[in-house]
Amino acid sequence: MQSAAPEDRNSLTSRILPQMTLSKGDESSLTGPPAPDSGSSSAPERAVKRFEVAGNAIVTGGAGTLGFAASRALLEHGLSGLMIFDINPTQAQPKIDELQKEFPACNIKSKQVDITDDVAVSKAVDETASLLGSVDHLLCFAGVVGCQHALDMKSAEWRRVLNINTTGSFICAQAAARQMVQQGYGGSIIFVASISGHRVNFPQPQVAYNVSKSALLTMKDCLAAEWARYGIRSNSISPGYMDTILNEGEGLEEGRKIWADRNPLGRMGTPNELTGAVVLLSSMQATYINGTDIVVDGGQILF
Ligand SMILES: NC(=O)c1ccc[n+]([C@@H]2O[C@H](COP(=O)([O-])OP(=O)(O)OC[C@H]3O[C@@H](n4cnc5c(N)ncnc54)[C@H](O)[C@@H]3O)[C@@H](O)[C@H]2O)c1
Ligand SMILES: OC[C@@H](O)C(O)[C@H](O)CO
Repeated sequence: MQSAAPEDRNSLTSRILPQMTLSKGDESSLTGPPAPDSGSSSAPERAVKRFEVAGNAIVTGGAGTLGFAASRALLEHGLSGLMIFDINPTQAQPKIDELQKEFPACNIKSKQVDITDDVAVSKAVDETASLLGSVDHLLCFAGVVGCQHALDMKSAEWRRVLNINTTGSFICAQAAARQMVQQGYGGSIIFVASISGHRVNFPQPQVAYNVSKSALLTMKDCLAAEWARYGIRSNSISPGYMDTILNEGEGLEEGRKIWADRNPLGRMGTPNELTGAVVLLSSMQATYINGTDIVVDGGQILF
């Protein structure tokens, strides 16, 4: 059987999504936020510029370790405006204030938002668009971990983890994508999955967490296929064991040693070692990267 021509696929999608259909020809303008002006710069300067990050970003969980490191990296690479959504932004307010001093030309804001509350998220995305001028990037770092044996786990714990990690990320992606569709030139969404979405953790039992993260990998695929026609790219990053507070809890001391021993590089990762993937996926170098997961784990899942 012959596969459908691209035009046929587009018209099929148009019938399925009638209210969000773009007229023919509009697709050419869906290139994401405006590219940095390369002007008359030299070839090496132009190469660096291609890794610049244009526009404004929402980073959920940006008060946490990895989300904050990612926010700083985006600012270092030219981001104009940053909005952090976190259920507890005050924990990082002094660091956020420092960022504003370091990047005075950027508009840096934070908001207390529970990503599982769809009404609050939608309102916060609208407010962000008004404050910053647009929403061009969404990075979904907000998440929680839970280590419980499956036989003992209460259904409330299962729901808590999936509600925040999976449903919360979808709620944010949907609200940001609606804004991006309205803006008309696309954008970038990055889900923060985990190697736990690819492989079962050892030694800690984490069924709810692992399921929540593997669901994000499938969500990223579905949205990459569904929203590409609006110029919205959906990708994910799967960190391995990074040295953050998330991995310092009770009972994880033994784990930390085992994880390092089982890693080809012999250690956990640092928060800044995740930022290369964040910058790449958010930059103009990634305009054809859609539906991809980048594993940043020092090779942990090879063994
Ligand atoms: N640290 C690691 O080794 C590792 C590995 C793989 C994946 N990850 C993922 O990376 C992300 C960030 O991890 P981290 O180590 O920086 O953890 P972290 O605990 O430092 O940061 C998580 C942030 O999410 C926020 N948050 C939690 N629930 C929220 C909610 N309902 N609404 C809004 N914000 C909420 C927290 O307040 C916190 O600031 C998580 O999704 C985590 O699962 C981490
Ligand atoms: O797989 C690594 C992470 O997802 C996570 O940090 C860990 O499993 C938490 O214990």
